[in-house]
Amino acid sequence: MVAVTTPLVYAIPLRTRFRGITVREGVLLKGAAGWGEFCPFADYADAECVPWLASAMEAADQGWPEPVRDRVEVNTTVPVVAPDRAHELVAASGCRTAKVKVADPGSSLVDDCERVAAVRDALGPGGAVRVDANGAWDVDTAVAAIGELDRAAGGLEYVEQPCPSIDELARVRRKVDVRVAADESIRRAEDPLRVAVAGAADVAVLKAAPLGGVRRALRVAEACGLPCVVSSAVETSVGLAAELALAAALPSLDFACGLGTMSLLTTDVTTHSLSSMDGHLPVPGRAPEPDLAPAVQAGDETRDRWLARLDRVRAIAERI
Ligand SMILES: O=C(O)CCC(=O)c1ccccc1C(=O)O
Ligand SMILES: [Mg+2]
Repeated sequence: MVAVTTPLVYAIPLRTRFRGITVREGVLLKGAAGWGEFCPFADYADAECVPWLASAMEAADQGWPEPVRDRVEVNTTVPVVAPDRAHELVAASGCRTAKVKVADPGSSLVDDCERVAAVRDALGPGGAVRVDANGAWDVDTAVAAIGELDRAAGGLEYVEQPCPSIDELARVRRKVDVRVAADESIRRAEDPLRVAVAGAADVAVLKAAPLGGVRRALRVAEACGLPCVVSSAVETSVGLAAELALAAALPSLDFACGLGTMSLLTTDVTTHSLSSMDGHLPVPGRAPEPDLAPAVQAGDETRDRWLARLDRVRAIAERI
């Protein structure tokens, strides 16, 4: 169990709405090995938050397995913004790979194609453009949209989660030339195997937090046998350190990882922020000290809500 000092609850505004949220909230926990972050999204039921707690406690109590690399190439993540803004974000990121959010309710396919074309222009022909539909399309819509987006991008690296179900991913994958990546379809330890067996994806997107920590995510990577991309849950640098530890410990890493997400937040919990200037992040041995946490402390209502959630999730975790 975590040897807790008082947990720190933070609330940090996002620069642009992302995944329907405008403020990121979570709890930082300290144990013998260092700091961990517990930050499941608000729409997760308590039982689904158990792996997020396991990941935070792994960081706090144990630390992570030995890395096999000391830095990780990252992509920049482009939210649903106007094409000129997308161009600016990508040019300023220093990254050679960009992931563009598409199929958002507030954005048409024409808008998405314009955003993707602007991103290609900012990266140049040597860069890589991937898109993420967060499961918004049905099979026919996906096949048509992927064709258009692939043309607008001058070639897509992959399309992430075009449809909600594993079966639909497999059908889309048979109909398009662009690689398919599974993200939301890989949330439980047994999912990647189903994705691989169904022939539903070319790439697996892994996140340490919802998979229950770095060690469990490494076992998932091994079991699914697909090339993996590690992607953040838009944590602060404390939680990002765990995602980086996962990326650093994977035996092979063929794609840039979705860990350049500090640029989505207006600030951080630490002065030792894991934000990338040149498209790479260093692999820290442990999470940075949250020396700025007092400045981003949540108000009383948010704090009480998170401490109550933490208690409920701990109670469930102790029963299983
Ligand atoms: O993968 C990236 O580039 C950044 C992380 C990201 O997109 C993300 C972050 C939080 C929740 C969901 C997602 C997602 O991939 O859909
Ligand atoms: Mg995704």
